[in-house]
Amino acid sequence: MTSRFAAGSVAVVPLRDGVSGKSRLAAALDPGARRRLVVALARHVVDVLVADERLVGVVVVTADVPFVDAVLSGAAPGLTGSSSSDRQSGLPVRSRTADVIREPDGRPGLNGALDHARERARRLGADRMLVVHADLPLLTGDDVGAVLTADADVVVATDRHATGTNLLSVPLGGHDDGDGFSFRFGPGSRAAHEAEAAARGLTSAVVHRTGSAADLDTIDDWAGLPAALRARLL
Ligand SMILES: Nc1nc2c(ncn2[C@@H]2O[C@H](COP(=O)(O)OP(=O)(O)OP(=O)(O)O)[C@@H](O)[C@H]2O)c(=O)[nH]1
Ligand SMILES: C[C@H](OP(=O)(O)O)C(=O)O
Repeated sequence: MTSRFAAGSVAVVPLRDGVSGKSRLAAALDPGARRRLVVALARHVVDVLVADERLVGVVVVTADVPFVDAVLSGAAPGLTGSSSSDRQSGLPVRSRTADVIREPDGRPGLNGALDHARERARRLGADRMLVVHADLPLLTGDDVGAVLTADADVVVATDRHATGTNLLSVPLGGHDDGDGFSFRFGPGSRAAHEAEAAARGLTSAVVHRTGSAADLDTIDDWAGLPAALRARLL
């Protein structure tokens, strides 16, 4: 088994862009509200990760770098609520400590964007990569810790249906490791990631926790959040 603590993990957050995410919520939220939601969710997830001293670094991989820069600086267009009130009160907004990189041209999709980010994670000196989706409103540092400390080479934190993958920790291997672990995000990704681990002779473990499982894809997911949290996210 690879050591999970020799050099440490770089967290990678894939964030598509500022306009096309959360399309499955279109019947409940207008485009402006969906954009504010994408911003608030991403800031929450990145805040949790940059506060986590166990991580070697945090990388956001996106098709829209200016949008993500604005998200992380608190200046995202159309953003209301906590960050604008931070600016009005003169309190410092969170400093940018995530490394924002652009995914390759040609719409490589989520798995292709993560392949690209893997190279940055290697250059940051990590020996593991922790993928964390940007739509986890209940994610805490303890959820991240549960994945980082699970006793397996490959660790999957599932969604609420136990079929998807919301966090994934994999060994990076060296440049002699070919393309490395194949990311299999998409329908049935939990089983696909377990199968990929087994095919490579790696052990795997699955983490089920409320904070890592509660992604926000559907209107039912949205309706299931506490009203006060929904109001904060918009
Ligand atoms: N960089 C990058 N991130 C992506 C891409 N597709 C999805 N993501 C991110 O991957 C995570 C999981 O995305 P999904 O829940 O599948 O999709 P979504 O964009 O949030 O929402 P839908 O529009 O409802 O599919 C989110 O953090 C997305 O922003 C992509 O093509 N490139
Ligand atoms: C990418 C996918 O996430 P979802 O689209 O279900 O949030 C998955 O679980 O692999």
